Amino acid sequence: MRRTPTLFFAASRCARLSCTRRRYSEPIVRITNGTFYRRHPASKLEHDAAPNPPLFPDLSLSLPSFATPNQHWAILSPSSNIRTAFLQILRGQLLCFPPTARSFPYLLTEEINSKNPKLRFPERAIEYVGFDVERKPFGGAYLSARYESRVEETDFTLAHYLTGIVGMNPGEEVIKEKTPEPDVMRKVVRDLELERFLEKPVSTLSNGQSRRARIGKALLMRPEVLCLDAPFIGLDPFVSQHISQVLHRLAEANAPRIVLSLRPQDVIPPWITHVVYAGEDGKVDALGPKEEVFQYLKREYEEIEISMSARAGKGHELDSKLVELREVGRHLSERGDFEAYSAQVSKLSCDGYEKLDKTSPKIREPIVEMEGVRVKYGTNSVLGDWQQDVDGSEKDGLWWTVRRGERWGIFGANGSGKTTLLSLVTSDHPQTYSAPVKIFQRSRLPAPGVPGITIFDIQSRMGHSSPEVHALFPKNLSIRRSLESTWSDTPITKPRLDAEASNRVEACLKWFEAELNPTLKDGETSSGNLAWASHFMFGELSFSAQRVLLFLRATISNPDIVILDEAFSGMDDLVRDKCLLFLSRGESMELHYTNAGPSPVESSIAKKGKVVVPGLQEHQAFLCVSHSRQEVPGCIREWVCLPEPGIGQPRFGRFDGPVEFGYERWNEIWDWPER
Ligand SMILES: Nc1ncnc2c1ncn2[C@@H]1O[C@H](COP(=O)(O)OP(=O)(O)OP(=O)(O)O)[C@@H](O)[C@H]1O
Repeated sequence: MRRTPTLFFAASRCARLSCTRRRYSEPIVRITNGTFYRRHPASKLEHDAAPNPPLFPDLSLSLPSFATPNQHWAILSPSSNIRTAFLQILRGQLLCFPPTARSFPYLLTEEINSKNPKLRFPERAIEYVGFDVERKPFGGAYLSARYESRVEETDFTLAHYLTGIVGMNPGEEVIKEKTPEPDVMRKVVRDLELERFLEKPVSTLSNGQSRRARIGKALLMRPEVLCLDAPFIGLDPFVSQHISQVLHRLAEANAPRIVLSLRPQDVIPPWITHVVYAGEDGKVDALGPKEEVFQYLKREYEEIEISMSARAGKGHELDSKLVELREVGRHLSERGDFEAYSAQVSKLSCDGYEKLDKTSPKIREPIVEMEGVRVKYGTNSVLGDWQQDVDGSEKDGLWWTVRRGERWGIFGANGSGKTTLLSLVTSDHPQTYSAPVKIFQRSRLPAPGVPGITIFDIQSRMGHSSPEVHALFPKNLSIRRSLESTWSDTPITKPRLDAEASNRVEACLKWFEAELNPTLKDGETSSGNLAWASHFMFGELSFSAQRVLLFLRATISNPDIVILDEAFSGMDDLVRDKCLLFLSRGESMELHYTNAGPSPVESSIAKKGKVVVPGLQEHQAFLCVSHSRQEVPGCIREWVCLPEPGIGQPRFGRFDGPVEFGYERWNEIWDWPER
């Protein structure tokens, strides 16, 4: 904030510098001093309407259609809303002021007209693939549907999905228009390693597989530019690297040009040449060749660190812009994008665990027991196709026990069966009836003298958030009702609330008002009135806020088992850290961003002895799936890494502290050499 005017100058100069150095034809997108809005700035605001701040004020940017050498752009921002807005702006969305500030000169050339006249329209020539809609196009009317081995005749396969021919009785013309050339189809499918899944119904694809499918579908539209919004979220490290190489090849051939949006914690692909850095306030702080933007971020980061050490020990709180720049700098320097002086090293993880955790929680009776589990669809084995060493002897299938008090991380490549494994715990998987699985020491089917356990019994004792739950969660429940649905059998049935439950709901709404209330402006504090929570619907919230709500719904009642499957993916950085701390400490601690780094401290509510929602308790077991080191809660101690089907057996391990500190623990999971 303090440096905006000069930076804008620097930013536009950056862009100009890079332009004059390169030789290229008409830009594909040109923006000259444009400012953008979601709604018309003169439109009258209702008192409960979401704020409508100017976005990227006075932005000047030119994306060349051809350049020598090639330019490959990415937007880097800690805010998912800002990243998405930027990509949308590139394809002509959002209102531009003045309207003439944005143009698409290359799309109006004869070259494009003769190639395909439809490409003259930016929204057709510039495709966008966002992953916030995640599993929606992949169907499934209810959670278990994904795990059924026989699917409806009408379920369309990946091959259908890729071509877009998904109607019941497509006419010949539709088929002709949509069928891609066989060579193009073969190449896209091979590049994205989708061959094996072509005849599978899309509803059965894993999250990583469905992401690749969405990228493939967009490529088959043969756009001039493909904007990929945070494409590496949810991809395992190996697939991320592979996809990045594929994207590089495409971008080098300008077929299509690729623009990425990246979170600060994402590995920035080495082939990206130009970066736009925009803060959460929607202002571009720097833009231009990657090295110049990194130099700028490094300078900012070091300046903050130096001024911190000068004030060391005084416990100053940082303003939000500095917190943001510091976190971004920390990610980049930690990952080796630049080397920077760092004054402080945090002693605690952001959720309050020491690097070497010496506490020894009480571990009690087993509550999940799997003794030789194997899941197959037809002849395809997706989990447990191995022999495992169990107490010194080799046994078939997955043997795994989770006890009360344990905190498990479940890792593995995309498609290795993590979600399938969890669906056996939640009992959403139809094979839970036949598999050797006991939940709360009981099987699903009755045995002589022992009744089976019902799905309602099981699910009332569990909290579960996952991309699958997100996709099926009703969008027309109010924020308050969404939280209250923790206490009902299904999200749409009436919750059974007692005073304790209502207090917990209110406490969470107050604690997370900044993240959940769409009318609260940046920096504003709560008025204490929670009417907004009954007014706004789940579907009206941003993707990140929806994830927060589902995370709270899974944890708020301190159920016997909490399952978070990629629950933090898609949350903005600072929001994720707040949720991680809440998971372990509830209302008893809050995160302060001081000169000693992010530091969890006792909250004012705890000081008054008024904590209503505590963090994870000893009676609870916790299971978590994540592909990103930053999203692994600090409490995780036990871990399992599942192999890809047909490749070996799972590896098990135990941490002596949070994964957040250093890469050694993370590398151990993936069996990578030290780096
Ligand atoms: N109903 C089904 N029929 C056939 N195959 C299925 C079905 N459901 C899942 N699969 C396959 O089982 C494998 C494991 O899927 P799962 O979703 O458990 O993987 P995952 O480890 O959670 O992957 P990701 O990290 O991508 O989310 C995948 O190859 C998936 O395509």
